[in-house]
Amino acid sequence: MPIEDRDNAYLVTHALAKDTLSRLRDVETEQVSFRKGLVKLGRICGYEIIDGRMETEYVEIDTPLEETMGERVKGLDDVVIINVLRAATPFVEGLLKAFPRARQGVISASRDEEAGRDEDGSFPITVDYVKLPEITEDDTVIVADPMLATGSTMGTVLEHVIENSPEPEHLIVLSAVSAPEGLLRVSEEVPEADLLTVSIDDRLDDDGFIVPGLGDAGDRAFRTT
Ligand SMILES: O=P(O)(O)OC[C@H]1O[C@H](OP(=O)(O)OP(=O)(O)O)[C@H](O)[C@@H]1O
Ligand SMILES: O=c1cc[nH]c(=O)[nH]1
Ligand SMILES: [Mg+2]
Repeated sequence: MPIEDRDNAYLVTHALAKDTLSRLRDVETEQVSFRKGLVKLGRICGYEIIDGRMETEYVEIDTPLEETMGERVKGLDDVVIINVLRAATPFVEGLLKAFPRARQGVISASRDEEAGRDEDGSFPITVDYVKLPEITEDDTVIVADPMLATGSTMGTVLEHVIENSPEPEHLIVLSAVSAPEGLLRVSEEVPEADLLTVSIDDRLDDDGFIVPGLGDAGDRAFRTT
């Protein structure tokens, strides 16, 4: 479903996505359930991407009984999934259930929270590791990070993705929870990307956390503080 005023931002509206996110938000959801919930949400979002953005084609099939026509999804071999360490790891595990043959990239990018936010509301981002597969014009590239808060991390990650590759067929930024500020920042900085999210929350607090949000996704999934 397109989001008002943003022609490149869309909501994942599957009821199971909303159900799963509600469980993730609950402060009583402990580490194992939280991690499994992120895996489940990644899988559902993957199916939604296939349903909404990928074409199918008719192919001849021999069943054990006779010849018939069947429908196959096109482009499943031309998918690249980029894991933004660290909170995206379980989310990507779920996405891989929908796209088992995806080529994968990893970018370690994190907010320097001690430095605080700049005047424009962004955080300085530290990038420690970048390993991306070759990206081609035929690819559907999904950059996954469950949390899109100020958009500083995603903006930096997308610079790395775009830097050395041709424009792919689809460039999708996938998040579970987004703040309006982050969506706005990324949609302005990278208008060629489609932003897909399960929820747009109310606001950011002074520390740059999404409210109501779900807290620190990385800490909850990895049981760190
Ligand atoms: O939109 P932003 O304001 O940049 O915030 C979002 C980022 O913050 C979190 O990562 P964090 O830096 O906490 O690293 P972690 O995943 O290792 O916990 C989250 O996983 C996003 O990557
Ligand atoms: O609310 C937020 C913001 C950034 N990162 C998180 O994990 N949660
Ligand atoms: Mg974190």
